Amino acid sequence: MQNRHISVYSSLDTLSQAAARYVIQVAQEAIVSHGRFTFALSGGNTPKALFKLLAAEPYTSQIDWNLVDIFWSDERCVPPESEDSSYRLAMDTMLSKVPIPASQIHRMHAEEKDRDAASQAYTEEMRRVFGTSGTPAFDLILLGMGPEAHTASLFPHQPSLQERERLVMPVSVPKPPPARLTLTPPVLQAPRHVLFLVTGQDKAEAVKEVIEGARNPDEYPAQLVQPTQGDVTWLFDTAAASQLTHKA
Ligand SMILES: O=C(O)[C@H](O)[C@@H](O)[C@H](O)[C@H](O)COP(=O)(O)O
Repeated sequence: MQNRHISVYSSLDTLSQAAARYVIQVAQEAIVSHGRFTFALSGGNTPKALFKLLAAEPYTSQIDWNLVDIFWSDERCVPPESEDSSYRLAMDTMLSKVPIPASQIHRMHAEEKDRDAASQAYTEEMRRVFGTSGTPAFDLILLGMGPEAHTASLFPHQPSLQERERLVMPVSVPKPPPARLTLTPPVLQAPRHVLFLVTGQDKAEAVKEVIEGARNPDEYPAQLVQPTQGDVTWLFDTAAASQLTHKA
């Protein structure tokens, strides 16, 4: 795949610093090219270190936060103050510490009872900010991957993998907490850039299959993330990359 880049780091710290430099580069290019930076965040533990770096020098002042719009690639159906909330994680580690206007933080209201309505509301919020009636093309979508190759809240063999109409949908997944809202494949195939952060030995086999195995997104959902017009950058730690034959 021509538009795929892979780098391997010896620690979460060096990986996160490379990720911070990459986010800044994409943000600056987006702002020069069209005046805004639209950035969808992932949940999970791996991006915490990146978020902390982006909220501190020498990184934070390299982004014009007035021109940034933050979204999420998925969210757990819990209140925003819950320890399980991906919104809360990003707020605590990054967004509460940087000068971004509150109106540019677009969280998924996944705690609402009517999850179809919450999904539709998020679709409309994305379309409003992007000024489109179609599929928004994010400047950057940050993603993680699980040991069975799930990404966002798209899990193996689930109907969400086949979704082509909706942009956001409710799902029930095997990783707790089970109820989630997630962006769907059309949105994950539309961005300019995708950045995957993947660490840990438990993911090594999935990494090998997703990167070097035959195409089988029903088994390995992360393979669905192949933007038609964009590129995908994978940052691994040594353990996650340990089964790859070609490490770059
Ligand atoms: O659970 C979530 O909120 C994310 O949707 C999920 O896709 C996550 O990014 C991966 O499971 C990796 O998680 P870790 O970074 O914790 O390994």
